[in-house]
Amino acid sequence: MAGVSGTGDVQPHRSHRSRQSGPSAKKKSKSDKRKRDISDEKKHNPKAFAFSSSVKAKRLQSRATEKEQRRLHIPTIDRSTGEPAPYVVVVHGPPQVGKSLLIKSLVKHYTKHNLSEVRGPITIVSGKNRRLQFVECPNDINGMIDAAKFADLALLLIDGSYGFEMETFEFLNILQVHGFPKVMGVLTHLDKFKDAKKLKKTKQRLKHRFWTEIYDGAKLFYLSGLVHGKYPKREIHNLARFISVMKFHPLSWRASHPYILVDRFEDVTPPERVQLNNKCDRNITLYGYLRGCNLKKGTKVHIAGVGDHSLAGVTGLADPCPLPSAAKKKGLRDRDKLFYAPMSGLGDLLYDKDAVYININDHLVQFSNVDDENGGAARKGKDRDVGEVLVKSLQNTKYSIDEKLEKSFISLFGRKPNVSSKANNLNGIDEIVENINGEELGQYQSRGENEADGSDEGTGSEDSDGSASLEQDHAAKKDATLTSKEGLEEENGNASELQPPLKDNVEEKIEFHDGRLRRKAIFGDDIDDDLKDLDEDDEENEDDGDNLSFSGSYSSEEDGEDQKTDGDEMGNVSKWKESLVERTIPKQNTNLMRLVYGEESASHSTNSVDEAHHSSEDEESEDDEFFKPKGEGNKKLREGLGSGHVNAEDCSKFTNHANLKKWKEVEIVESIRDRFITGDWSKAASRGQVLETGSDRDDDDVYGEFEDLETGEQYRSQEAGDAGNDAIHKENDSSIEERRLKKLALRAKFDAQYPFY
Ligand SMILES: Nc1nc2c(ncn2[C@@H]2O[C@H](COP(=O)(O)OP(=O)(O)OP(=O)(O)O)[C@@H](O)[C@H]2O)c(=O)[nH]1
Repeated sequence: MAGVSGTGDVQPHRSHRSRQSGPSAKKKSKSDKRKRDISDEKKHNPKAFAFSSSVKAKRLQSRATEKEQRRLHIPTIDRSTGEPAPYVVVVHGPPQVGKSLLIKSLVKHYTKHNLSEVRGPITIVSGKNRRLQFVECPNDINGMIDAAKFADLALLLIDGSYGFEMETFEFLNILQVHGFPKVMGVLTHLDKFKDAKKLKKTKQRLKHRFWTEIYDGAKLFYLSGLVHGKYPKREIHNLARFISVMKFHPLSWRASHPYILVDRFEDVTPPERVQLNNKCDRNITLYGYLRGCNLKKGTKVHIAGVGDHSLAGVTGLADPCPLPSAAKKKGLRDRDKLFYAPMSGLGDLLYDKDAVYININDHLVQFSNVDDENGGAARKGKDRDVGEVLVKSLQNTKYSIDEKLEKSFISLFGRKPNVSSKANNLNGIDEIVENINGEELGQYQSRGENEADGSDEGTGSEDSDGSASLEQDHAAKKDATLTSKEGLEEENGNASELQPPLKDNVEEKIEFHDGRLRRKAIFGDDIDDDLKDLDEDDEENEDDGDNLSFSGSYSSEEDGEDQKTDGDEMGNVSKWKESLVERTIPKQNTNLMRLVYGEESASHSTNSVDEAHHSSEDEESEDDEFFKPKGEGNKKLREGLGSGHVNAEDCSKFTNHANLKKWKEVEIVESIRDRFITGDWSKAASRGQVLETGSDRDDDDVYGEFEDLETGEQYRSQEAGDAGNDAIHKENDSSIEERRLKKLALRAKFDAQYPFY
């Protein structure tokens, strides 16, 4: 039996440390010192500089390898001369995610200037030796493809409160095909989370997903919310610093091809030419920084969305936004120009499509709105000058005539409702519901009609009951949300057909959220489940009081799984493309011919199978008649320019593909074989005669009419034969004989010259 003693053990007190300094410190004698030296010598350990801890050793080893790798890394050749062109930062994200706001905040950070709107590329000086060009990526596939071509850095904005949307994955996929540039994620709308714990979890989940899609450790920034309608200064500062020090490696294809991101353009066609013919070919001057390598005069250039053109000339211009080191100040009043945004109205000059505007301070302008607010009250009651009234009315106009015209349209034929444009509209739900019910509505309907509930549809009567109010409206909208989803499927034929699951583990779900149609990316794989587990673990840990960092709880096993899923995703690129192509096709222009005459007739079909069929038919008919009416040729030309030649050198230029012979066909090859020195000349001659008459060999008996030069015999067609029998007999036999001998002599001469044939 073990007993437990009641008294505790008496612990010995630790002895005091002897003092090393001060008056009470023991003075070291010389002999002591000598003794210590000897003992040091004795202690000398040959392994003194070897590691004693495995962790330290590991760290040392990894550092050495890293250094070695850095040494081995081949330096990139920078062939650019002079100042490097600004790096292009493409800001991408689904609609309303905060792209413009981010650009505005970044511009404000770098230049201390407020940007009123984001239009076209915005160039800013971000450091002593660096300039950046911000571009907002358009919300359509074609725009994304263009943006992927010139982006040096892509900022992918993600609505944190909603999650990933398909736009992000589509853009990532497009980037992959264009030689992946640097990519950074930015989470916005995080202020919508009220629960801090939920916010933390969502951040983790999104970060994980982002890492899975790009690479482990890809940078993801969080913008926690809005302060005075802008992103917090601190966060923008961090993001800006990150961009400023980022290393950009030139992509090899881009480094060997010249390209320009146009930041402004001018139409320099002589006005009289435009007056004479409004649709004349225009001369355009494009301005932008040249990147890649040098551009030669006369080179063919491709303008995205326009086509291939030849360059009339290239001129070097003064840098509109020079680096601070390179800028030469002319006077004291000259300040550094830290930005250049000709299309956005930043700075003193604003360039439009066809005009240049000069910015004048408000106090210098007589009738500006600001002055009006101050002076308006003082001048109350007084009649205004006619000119002033005119100016005021112009100032009050919200939309220019161009904009009004752009928004209006004449509906000649039944049109498909444009879902995407309506989705941007808050009233979109109502409109879609009405379209589902098969009604054609005009564009300019009164809001009252839109607000009328289902029973009022068609009558156009206003909702007279004021108390029918919000609740009903809300209910109606809810219904609308449900029906609109079904309706969308109906409209698209079959939604699942049109939008196949892009990856095995990523699916697209269309839904209304925050008043607009969104394409949510849903992940079917177990990564999110892992994360859920992870979250749960995390929760437990938190409960235990352990504050494990995220990376700490991320095991290597999970790493492996992630990599596996990565691999799977890469293998599904073609599925991505299917969807992209489907969504790009509707962007093609409406075919007016089809609208007027209905479906295209079979003869004009662009279907490749049909095309093949028709081309074979054409060949047959070609045999029948040699000469074709002019229209026929055009028809062939149209076919020649069909979908089969999409990859031709230049789709925009006139190429008569129909006139090109199909040299691969055996018959055509055979027909010219005997015309060469190795062939049978006699055959060639006879065939040549046949070809000249434009008939086939089989038809010779019926229509053929030729003279065999070898034998001197003459063949005539039946009809011709009857008519000209006498003529043949009358022909001089001696002359025929003479010709034949001449020919034989020639042949003998040739044989003598080339005995080997
Ligand atoms: N609450 C909140 N609102 C935000 C945040 N970011 C942007 N917004 C708001 O979202 C709206 C859309 O912002 P924009 O910058 O115009 O978005 P966008 O992506 O440029 O929109 P489009 O150009 O139409 O695609 C603005 O009203 C912003 O104030 C955010 O983090 N939190």
